[in-house]
Amino acid sequence: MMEEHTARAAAAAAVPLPLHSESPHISRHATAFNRVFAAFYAAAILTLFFYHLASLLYPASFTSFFVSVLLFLSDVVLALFWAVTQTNRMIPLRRREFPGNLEQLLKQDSDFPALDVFICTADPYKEPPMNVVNTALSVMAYEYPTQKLSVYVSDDGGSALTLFAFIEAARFAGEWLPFCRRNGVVERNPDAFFASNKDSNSEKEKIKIMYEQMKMRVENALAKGKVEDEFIDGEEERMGLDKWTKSFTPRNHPPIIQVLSESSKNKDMPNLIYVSREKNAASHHHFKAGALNALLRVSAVMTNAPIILTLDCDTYSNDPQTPSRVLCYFLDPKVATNLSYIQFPQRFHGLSKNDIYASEYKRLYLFNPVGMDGLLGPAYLGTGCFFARRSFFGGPSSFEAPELSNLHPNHVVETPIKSREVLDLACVVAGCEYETHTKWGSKLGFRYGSLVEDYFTGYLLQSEGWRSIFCNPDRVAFYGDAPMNLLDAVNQVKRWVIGLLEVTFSKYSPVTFGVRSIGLLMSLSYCHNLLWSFLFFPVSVYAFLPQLALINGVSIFPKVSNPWFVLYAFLCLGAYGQDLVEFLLDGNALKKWWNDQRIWSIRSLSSYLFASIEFSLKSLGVSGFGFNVTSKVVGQEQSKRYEQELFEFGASSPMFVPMATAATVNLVGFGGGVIRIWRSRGVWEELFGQMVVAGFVVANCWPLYEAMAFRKDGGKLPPKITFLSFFLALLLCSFAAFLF
Ligand SMILES: O=c1ccn([C@@H]2O[C@H](COP(=O)(O)OP(=O)(O)O[C@H]3O[C@H](CO)[C@@H](O)[C@H](O)[C@H]3O)[C@@H](O)[C@H]2O)c(=O)[nH]1
Ligand SMILES: [Mn+2]
Repeated sequence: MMEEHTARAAAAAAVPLPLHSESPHISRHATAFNRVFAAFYAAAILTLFFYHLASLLYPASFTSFFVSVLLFLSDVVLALFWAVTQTNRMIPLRRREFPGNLEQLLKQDSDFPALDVFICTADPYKEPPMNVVNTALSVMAYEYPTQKLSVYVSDDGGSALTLFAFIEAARFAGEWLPFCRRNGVVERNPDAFFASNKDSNSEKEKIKIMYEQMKMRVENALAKGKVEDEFIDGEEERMGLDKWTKSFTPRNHPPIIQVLSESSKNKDMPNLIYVSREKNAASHHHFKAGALNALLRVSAVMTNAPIILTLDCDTYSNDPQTPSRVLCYFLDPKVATNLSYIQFPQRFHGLSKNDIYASEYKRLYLFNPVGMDGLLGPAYLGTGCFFARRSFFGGPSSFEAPELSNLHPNHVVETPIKSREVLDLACVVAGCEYETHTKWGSKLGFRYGSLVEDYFTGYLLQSEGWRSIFCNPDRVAFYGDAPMNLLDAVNQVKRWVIGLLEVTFSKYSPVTFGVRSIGLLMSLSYCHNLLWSFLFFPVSVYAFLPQLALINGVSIFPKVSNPWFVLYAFLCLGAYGQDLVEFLLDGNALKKWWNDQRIWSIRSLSSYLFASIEFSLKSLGVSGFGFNVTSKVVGQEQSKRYEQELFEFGASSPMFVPMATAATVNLVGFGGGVIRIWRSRGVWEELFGQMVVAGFVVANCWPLYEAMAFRKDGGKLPPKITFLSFFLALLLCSFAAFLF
C-alpha cells in the first residue's frame, strides 16, 4: 500500500505541472462566424469590382469616367486593407501562464536565469528624468533575485541631469526596494504608488518625504539646467558629472558609463548602470536601434544575461511578478528552442475617458498581436518585450558570431562590473566607430534602416526562423504615456508610417521577401501596417469627391431603389459594424469606438498623407528625416482640456490643413444637398448615398467646427489654418463646378 503511494507520487513528480496553456481567444462559434462573414464580404467586394469595371467600360462622359477611376482605385486600396486584416481573425490565441508551477524548476535564487533590463531615454525635456527614474525603480523592484537583475539606462540625450537623477534614484532605491518587499507593494512605481495610496502610516509618510525630496532636487536641477555642487556627494559622483566639459553636447561627446548600484556590494539591490553611448557628427547613430545595440554590447561585457527586457523610458512596470510569467515560456524547453521574444501589450495610463486621440491603438497593440500569436507570433512593439539574447545572433539553427568573444551570448562574465578592464571594454563597445565593418544592425542585434526599428527587427527575427509569444495577463504588466495633443499624436504616426514605407520599399519588403520567409498569412499580417500610408488616397477621395459632386447636384453612387445600393450599404455597414462589434466585445464604450474610427480618417488626411510626401521627397534626395521623440510632458491648461476631451490644435501646423479643408467642404456639401433635396424632393433617391457620406463626415468633424468657430482657448485651430482651409475649399469647389 505504502509502496503504491510512493510510486504514484514519484510518477506525479516526473510529469511536471504545466507552465502555460493556450486556447482559442474567441469561441469556436465566433471564429466560424468570422470566416463565413469574411467569405460573404469577399464575394461582395468582387461584385463591387464588377460594378466598377462596368462603369469604367461604359462611361457616360469624361467626368463620370474620371469619377469611376477614382472610386475604383480607392476601393482597391480599401479592399486590400480589408483583406490583410482578415489574417488576424483566423486563429486568434489566448494564453495563460502558471507562475506558481515554476517552483518545481526554481528551487533557489541561483536557479533563476539572469535578466538585463534596457531603458531608453533621449531628451530630458521631452522625457522628464523623474519619469525615467520611476520606470527604473518599478523594474528594479521586480520580484526577482536581485543578484540576477541588472537595469541599464541608455541616455541618448547625453544629459548630466539624467545621470544626476539616477544617482539620486540609486540612493532612494536603497529604501524603496525594501519598503516594497516588506509591505508587499504591488505598484512599485513610486509616483503611481503615492498617487493611488492615499491612506498613510508613519513608514509610508517617511518614504514619501524622501521621494518628494529627491523629486525636488531633480526638478530643481532640471529647471536650472545644471546640477548644483551642494547636491553632489563624494568623489565618484563628481568624477562622473565632471565628464560634462565645455565641448560636451548631446550630439558630440565621449561614451559615459557609470555603475550606480552594484548587486555584489549590496545584496538587496540589483545592478543599476547609466550608459550614454559616444556620439559625433561624423557617424550615424541609428536612433533607438543604435542605442539598443550599444546596450546589448555594454550589457554583454558587464552581465550578459540570457534574457533581456526592452523598455521605453515611459513604460513602467505595474506588476512585480511579470518576469515569472516570462520564465513560464523561457524555461519550457518545448517552446524555448526557437522562441525569440515575449511581447506584452502596450497599455497607457492617464488617457481621457473616451480616449479622444485613440492612443490606445486597440487594433495595433491588442487585436492584431492576439491574431498573429496563432501564426508565428506578434510583431515586436518596441517596449514591454522580453528577448532571448541568443536571438540577436542569427537564427535558431544558424549562429552569427559577434566579432568579440566577450559579446558571445554564452560568454560567462567573471570579472566584477566595476573593474577597470570591464569598464574600458564597455566604453569601447559603446563607441561611435565600433560598429564600422561589423554586422551590427544588419545581421546582429536590432536592425537598422527603418524608423520603426521594432517592427523591422521583430519581422526580420521571425524571417530567420524565430517565433514570438504574446503575453496578455489580466493585471496590466506595463503602462506608458500616450501623446496628449493632436499634433503629437499625428506626428508620432507620421514617423511610424515613414518607417513602414522604408520597410515596404526595402529588399526585405513583406510583399516579396516576407512571403518567402514567413509565409503568406504572416506577411499579410505585417502588410496590414504597411498599407496604412496608402489609406490617404481612398480617405481623401471619400472625403471630397462625393461632397463636391453633391454641391453640383451630381449623383455618383447608385440610387436607393437600385439593387447596387444594397451592395454599397452592406459593404459600409459590414466593415464599420464588424469593427464596432469587436470594440464593444472587448468591453469598450460606444463613444470610444466613435473616437477611434474618427482618428482613422484624421490620420489618413494628416499622418499618412504627409508621411507619403516626406518619404517621396527623401527618396528623391530632396530632404531627410529623423526620429522626432514624442513629448511626454503636458502643460496644465492643455491637460485640463485633454481631460475635458477637447481637441488640442493650438500650433499652426500644415498637418491640420487637409482635415480642416475636408470639414469645410463636407459642411458646404451637406448644406448644398439639403437645399437641393428641399427644392426638388425627387432627387433624394439619387443623392442619398452622398448625403450619408457627407453627413457622416460632418458628424465626425464636430470637434473641428468647434475649434474653428466657437472656441476661444489656447487649443483652438489657429485662424491662419482656418482661413487657409476656407481658401482651399473654395478652390476645390470652383474646380468641381468646372468639372461637373
Ligand atoms: O534617438 C533616439 C530616439 C528615441 N529613443 C527612445 O525611443 C523610445 C520611443 O520614443 P517615443 O518618442 O516615445 O516614440 P513612440 O512613437 O511613442 O514609440 C513607439 O514607436 C517606436 C518606433 O517608432 C518604438 O521604438 C517604441 O518602442 C514605441 O513605443 C523613447 O524611450 C526614446 O527615448 C532613443 O533612445 N534614441
Ligand atoms: Mn512613446
